[in-house]
Amino acid sequence: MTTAELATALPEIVTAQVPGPKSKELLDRRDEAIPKALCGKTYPICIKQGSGAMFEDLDGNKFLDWVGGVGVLNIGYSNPEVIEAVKKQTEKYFHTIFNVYVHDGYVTLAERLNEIMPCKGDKKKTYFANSGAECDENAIKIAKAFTKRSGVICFTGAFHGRTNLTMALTAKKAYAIGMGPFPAGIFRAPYPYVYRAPKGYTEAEAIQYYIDELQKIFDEGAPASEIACMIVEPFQGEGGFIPAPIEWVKAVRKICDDNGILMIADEVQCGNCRTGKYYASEYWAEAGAAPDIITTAKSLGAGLPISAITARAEIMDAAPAGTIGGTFCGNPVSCAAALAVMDVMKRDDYAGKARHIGEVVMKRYKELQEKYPVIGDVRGLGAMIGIELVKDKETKEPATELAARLIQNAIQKGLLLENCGTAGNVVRFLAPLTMTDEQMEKGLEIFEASLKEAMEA
Ligand SMILES: Cc1ncc(COP(=O)(O)O)c(C=O)c1O
Repeated sequence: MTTAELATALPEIVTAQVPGPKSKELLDRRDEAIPKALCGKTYPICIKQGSGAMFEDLDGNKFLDWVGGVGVLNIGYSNPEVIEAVKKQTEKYFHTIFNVYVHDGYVTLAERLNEIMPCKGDKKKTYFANSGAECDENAIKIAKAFTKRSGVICFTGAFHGRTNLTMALTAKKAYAIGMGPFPAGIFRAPYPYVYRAPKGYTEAEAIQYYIDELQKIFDEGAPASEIACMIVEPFQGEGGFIPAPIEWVKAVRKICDDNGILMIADEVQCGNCRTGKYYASEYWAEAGAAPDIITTAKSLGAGLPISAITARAEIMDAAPAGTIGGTFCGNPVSCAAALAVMDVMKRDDYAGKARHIGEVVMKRYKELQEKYPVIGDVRGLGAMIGIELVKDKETKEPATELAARLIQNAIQKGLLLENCGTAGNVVRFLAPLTMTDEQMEKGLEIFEASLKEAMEA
C-alpha cells in the first residue's frame, strides 16, 4: 500500500491476531535488546509506515491512531511538505552549534513563535531545546534567574518530564521511585479538577476550594516572596485530560501578579492547534490571564526533536550567558520541520480542524455517556478529549481494568487508544488532525463496540 492510499484507508485487521508473526519476531528481539522499563506489553505493535492518521504494522494490519505519538502527530504521519523541508535542509547541512555560528532557521522560527505566542508582553524572545522536559526545566531556570527566587509551585496530576528537576515536578510517585534526592523548594497544590472536588460543592465553590488550597502553600510551605514561578498545564495531559477552569486561571494570574511570581503554561502536549486555538493559552489571554512564559514541544516539529520557551524579552534576557543552551538545541533540521509545520497549520487552519473533530467526537462521547453507566466525566477542549470510565457514576470509583480491556479490544479492531490519569481510567483522544470524517466515524464505531465487549467480559 502506498502512503497516499494509507492516508485515506480505514482501520482493518488483516491477520487474526495482533501481534502478527513479523511483529512478534521484532518484539522478542526488543525484549532482549532494550531495558525492561521500555518493554510494556499493552501495545504489541510494530510500525512499518504511517500516513495521515493511519499506520500499517509489519504484518499489514491497518490502524487508526488516536494516540498520535502522545500529541506529537497533530499534522499526521509523514506530511509531504515537512518531508520536503527536511530533505532540503539535510542537503545543505544537518547541524551547527548555535552559540558558535548562527543559522537562519533558528532565528526565523524564533521570530515566528514570538509573533504568535499568547504570553504577556509585546517584545518576546524564544529559546529552543530538544524535548518537553528540557523546555520546562529551562523555563524554570529562566524564571529563577529573572525573579532571583528559588521556589516552584506545581500541581497534582502534573507531568513535566523525567529530568531530575522535572521528575520532581511530575506528580506520579511511581515514576520517581529511587531517583532522588530532588531539588528543594518545590511545592504542590491540587490541580483544579472540579468533577472530583469535595462532595456537594458547586462549580464556583470547587474553584474557590482550589484557590484556597493554593494559598495554603504561602501560609504553610513558603512565603510568596520566595516563589519564582508556578507551572501549569492549561489542559492537563498525563494527569487525566483535565482543562483548568478559566475562573481558577484568572485567580492564579492575580496571585502571581500580586506577588511577583511568574506563571508558566506548559503547552508541551496541548499546544500546536490541539485545543482549537494555536496555543491553549489564547483562551487564558482572552480572559485577561495570559501566562508569562509558554513552553511547547511534541507537535512543534512533527516528530523531530525540538521544544521552545517563549516569554517577554526582559524575562528571557535575565538568564546569564552559559546558563542555557546545548549541543543540539535548535538543530537546523528540526527548525526546518517546525517552520514547515507552522506554514501548513496556519494555511490549512489546523485549529479549525481541531474544533471540527472535537465537536463530532464530543457529541458522540456525550451520547455514549447517556447510554452507558460506566462512563463518568467526559471533558475536552478542541480535539483534546478525555473519557473517564467509572465503576459507578455515584461513587466515581475508577474502572481501571475496564479501560485496559477497552484499549486491548480496540487494538484488535484497528484503533489505537491510550489511557491516562492517576488511576489509568481515562481514555485520551489525541488523533492526528488530518483524520478524515469517514475515519472518525469508523473510529467511533470501533470505540463503542470495544467498550461493549469490555463491559461484557
Ligand atoms: C505537559 C507535558 N510536559 C512535559 C512533557 C515531557 O516531554 P518529553 O517527554 O518530551 O520530555 C510531557 C510529555 O508527555 C507533557 O505531556
